[in-house]
Amino acid sequence: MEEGQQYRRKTNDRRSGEALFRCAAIFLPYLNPAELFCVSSTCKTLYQISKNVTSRRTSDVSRGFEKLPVPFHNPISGDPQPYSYFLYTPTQTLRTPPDFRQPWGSDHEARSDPSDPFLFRVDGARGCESCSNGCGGDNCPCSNLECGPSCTCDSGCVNRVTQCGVNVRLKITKDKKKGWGLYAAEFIPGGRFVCEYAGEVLSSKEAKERQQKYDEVARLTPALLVVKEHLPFGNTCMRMNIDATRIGNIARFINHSCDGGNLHTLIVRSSGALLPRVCFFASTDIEENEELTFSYGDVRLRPNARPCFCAAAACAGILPSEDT
Ligand SMILES: C[S@@+](CC[C@H](N)C(=O)[O-])C[C@H]1O[C@@H](n2cnc3c(N)ncnc32)[C@H](O)[C@@H]1O
Repeated sequence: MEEGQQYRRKTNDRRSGEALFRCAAIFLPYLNPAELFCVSSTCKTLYQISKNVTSRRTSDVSRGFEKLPVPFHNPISGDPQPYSYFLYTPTQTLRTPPDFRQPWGSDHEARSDPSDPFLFRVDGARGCESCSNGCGGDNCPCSNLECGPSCTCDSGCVNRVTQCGVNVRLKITKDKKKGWGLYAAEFIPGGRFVCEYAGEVLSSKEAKERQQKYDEVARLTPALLVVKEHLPFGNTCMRMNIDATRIGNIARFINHSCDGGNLHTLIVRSSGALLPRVCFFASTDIEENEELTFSYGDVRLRPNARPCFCAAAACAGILPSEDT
């Protein structure tokens, strides 16, 4: 081969190599950890790009969906897992198709626009209009609710406490026995809104089927929450099934505590929104580095119950499981 041809071939090879690596930076963030590992073992450059993807994933579980980054921290020596993989939604979502993918770990992930927290609206509903003494007050039609999609006030309204995403510094830390957990990365005063429980909203039939599947696969860490509201005489009048196992937000990392923990759960309704949302508030002052926990419910004796390691004085020894 003459010298000129050789030179052209080398130049072409270099250009196609560069193009491949540019594409790799775009498609690697779509891969799950096992796929990323396979690709990274093929050559040094792909290894380097994968390493960058992993370090960006570790720096923010929320992928830029929340205003504040929520980093992973794994203090367990010898444990190679730097982060936990799932798809992120900051609010309630419908069932996602099994092949749905989302990029995580690219360098242009910052999202500034707050997500719309309302999945369905009530057609023709009327909320508040220009409340003279501010929204949420005695004369506001939303005094027992949060303002919502049928109100004229904007996202800065004081009566939309739970609709602007995570506003406190948090982190996800791994514990040898309980796995990943949500921790305060700053002092959180009692009463402060912490986060919504976001995930796929399911019918009770779907929730039951998924729970059965999760019970059968011991290595899974399911995050299916069932919240029921009761009438004064005991009957269930409302039930929300939210599954954050495959797609969810930071609340999917909140571990159980038999003493009720330091979070309380509130069902929040908004004017003009069809579905209520499940939200967590600090039930007491929470110190920096303290784990955030709540009670998953009443303990039922059942086969294959998972052990509880909450360390509360009144620990029942096994985790509650939802009787779906
Ligand atoms: C909603 S997830 C919480 C996050 C989970 N630790 C993880 O690593 O993804 C629920 C699962 O966490 C674990 N878990 C939660 N609270 C626990 C506790 N008090 N003791 C032991 N395991 C716990 C159980 O495996 C449970 O099925």
